[in-house]
Amino acid sequence: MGETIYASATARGRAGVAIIRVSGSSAHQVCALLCGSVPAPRQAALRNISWNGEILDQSLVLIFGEGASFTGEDVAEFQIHGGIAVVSAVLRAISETGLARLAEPGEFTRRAFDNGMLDLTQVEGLADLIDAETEAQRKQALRTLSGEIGKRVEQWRARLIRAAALIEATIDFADEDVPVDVTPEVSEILTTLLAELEREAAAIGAAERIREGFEVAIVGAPNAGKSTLLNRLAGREAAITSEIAGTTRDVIEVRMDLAGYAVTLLDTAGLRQGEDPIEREGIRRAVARAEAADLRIFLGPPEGYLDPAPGDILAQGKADLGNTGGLAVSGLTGQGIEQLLQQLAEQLSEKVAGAGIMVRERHRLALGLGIESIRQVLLMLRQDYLAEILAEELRNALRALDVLVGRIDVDELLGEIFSSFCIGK
Ligand SMILES: Nc1nc2c(c(=O)[nH]1)N(C=O)[C@@H](CNc1ccc(C(=O)N[C@@H](CCC(=O)O)C(=O)O)cc1)CN2
Ligand SMILES: Nc1nc2c(ncn2[C@@H]2O[C@H](COP(=O)(O)OP(=O)(O)OP(=O)(O)O)[C@@H](O)[C@H]2O)c(=O)[nH]1
Repeated sequence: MGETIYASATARGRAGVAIIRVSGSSAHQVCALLCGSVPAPRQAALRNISWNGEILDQSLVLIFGEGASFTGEDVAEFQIHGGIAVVSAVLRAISETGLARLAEPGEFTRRAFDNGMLDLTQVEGLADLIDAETEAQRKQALRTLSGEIGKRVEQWRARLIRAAALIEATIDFADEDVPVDVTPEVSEILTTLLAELEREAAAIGAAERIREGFEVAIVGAPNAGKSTLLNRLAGREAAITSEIAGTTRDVIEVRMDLAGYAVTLLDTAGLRQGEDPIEREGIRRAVARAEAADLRIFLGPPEGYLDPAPGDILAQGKADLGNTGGLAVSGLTGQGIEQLLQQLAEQLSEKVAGAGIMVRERHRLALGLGIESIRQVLLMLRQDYLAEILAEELRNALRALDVLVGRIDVDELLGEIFSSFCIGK
């Protein structure tokens, strides 16, 4: 255990309860100095926190022992009243013990990683869980945090090691008279493994959409009621609406929770052959953003600017005025909005149906390197390459998996991941 660190684990500001965490070899001693004694591990105990002869607060105290805490170190937690002055006083007292220093952002989690309590993908899952704003994000992050990726990688690793061992054996016994041909078995192992890695890599896209959110663009002619619909869906006046055709020029974005999915709804300029150069630029942007979006809601006929893709929703606006072709909606009265939301939710869940356990670009890159190496090995196997060269390439595949779970080459990554954490995490 290195230096002992402390920080408030709860956000700054007035609250019912705040939690202050202390982790490291002096954590229990800090507790003894502040509370007079150290409660039994994992049993909440009510204690007065005193410093310089003065009671600072009444606190629930929780003690964890080395190897059996979030960080893997000795931990003391003080669950105190969440007043700003209370938190400041207790933090100051801990600092004045001279036994601990304030933690840096993500430092508790960094220690959990360094002590083998979490692998790198679990650390990412933890970051995702703290950032989760929707149900789908929460569920996915919790799965990542549970260590699912690490378990899968462990299985893959074992098979790569088996293949490598077979190949290494031919190097060691190269002088023997009856060489055993390991090619069929190695080839079998790697072909199956390759297919699994490729399937996993292909399933990252959908998981990424859950993590980062979908873009859904509302498109249609000027005055079709796009901005009014956006405001209705968002539940607030995010976009300016008016009877003047061509009101929306820039793309307006509203982030919302749609059936548990994170969605950025885009309001775009009405599509028409305009004279005004600013409006024309708006239309160019509208088409580009709508094409790049994950899904489009067409309000009225597409009119040739943009072709609906499979799954896109074709609706008619201003349903209250008797516009009833297809899915009739009215942003003004709310008519048809339930059905529209229903269709949107169905489309989005269809898009995430194949989501895998890997969830981000870093996973895709690491997996890609592993896939590339295994493909190379399979090619070389067919061309009777030297066993030494095969073994070297297999090590590259292993290394890619090790990078994925953070077993090696992680310093830069760690810096990047942990700096995004808040203090106290
Ligand atoms: N008060 C408090 N609540 C919290 C946390 C915390 O640190 N403190 N957490 C912090 O993120 C989360 C809970 N996560 C935790 C993860 C592991 C261990 C832990 O002690 N692990 C040991 C023992 C496991 C066991 O007994 O089952 C281990 O993994 O060896 C504790 C909390 C959410 N709630
Ligand atoms: N009756 C009725 N009027 C609507 C409805 N939706 C919008 N309007 C009106 O139609 C006009 C245009 O609405 P907007 O929402 O600004 O239309 P838009 O498609 O965003 O228009 P542009 O920004 O020009 O592309 C406004 O006067 C709205 O009040 C609706 O569902 N029913």
